[in-house]
Amino acid sequence: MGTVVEAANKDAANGNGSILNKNLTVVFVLGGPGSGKGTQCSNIVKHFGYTHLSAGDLLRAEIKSGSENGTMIQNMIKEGKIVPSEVTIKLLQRAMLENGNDKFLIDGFPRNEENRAAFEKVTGIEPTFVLFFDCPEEEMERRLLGRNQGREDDNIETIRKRFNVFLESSLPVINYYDAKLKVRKIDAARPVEEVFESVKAIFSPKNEKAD
Ligand SMILES: Nc1ncnc2c1ncn2[C@@H]1O[C@H](COP(=O)(O)OP(=O)(O)OP(=O)(O)O)[C@@H](O)[C@H]1O
Ligand SMILES: Nc1ccn([C@H]2C[C@H](O)[C@@H](COP(=O)(O)O)O2)c(=O)n1
Ligand SMILES: [Mg+2]
Repeated sequence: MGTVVEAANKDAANGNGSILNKNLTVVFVLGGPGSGKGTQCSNIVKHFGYTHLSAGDLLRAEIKSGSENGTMIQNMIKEGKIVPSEVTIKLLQRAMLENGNDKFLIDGFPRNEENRAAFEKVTGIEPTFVLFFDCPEEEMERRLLGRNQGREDDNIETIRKRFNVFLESSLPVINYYDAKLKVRKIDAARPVEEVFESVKAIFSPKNEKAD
């Protein structure tokens, strides 16, 4: 594997395009495992016309596609570890290019400092803001154990590893953006509808679609 930048340049040279120089609005959606990122992103899409890209969903789709990286990704997800940025950024870039929208919710990314720095270097994109769903571990654990979507990482052993990775690697990224006044923190321990009321207040009401 080369560097992330080499991979992006190779893609562009192969005619796979680049998201460099496109005028995109990007909101990073962060929070611990089970904090409700995916649930709230679905609501935001319906009301505000964003495209939702979940890094975890893209990685799971890559496993299913039979890609050469599939086994490596599967093993890392089972261990709650973060997949190398080169792989995840390539998937995100491809999805953004294929989609054609100019407003993206990027859910579960950047998950560590390597993700953050590499994405900025490859795409030149700084998020407009960062939505942070703040939720206590006991509540997140309860939600994950009750999710029932057949995810291989929704077992107590992997959940504990994911919590540790969140504290050690993902929180520093949130702190990085907080220092730049980009973090919009939401109390995610409340019922879905109440959380969404707070989310709505953050996204400009004038952009809301009529029902
Ligand atoms: N505010 C809420 N109150 C109660 N349950 C919730 C709430 N938000 C989401 N859930 C439920 O909790 C589970 C996890 O939610 P979701 O998949 O949105 O979390 P996530 O942050 O995307 O998790 P992951 O990082 O593992 O992908 C789901 O079963 C969802 O229905
Ligand atoms: N930037 C990312 C995002 C996700 N992953 C891997 C590791 C996570 O535990 C798993 C599931 O993600 P989720 O659906 O909970 O957001 O996917 C990663 O390596 N890098
Ligand atoms: Mg999710």
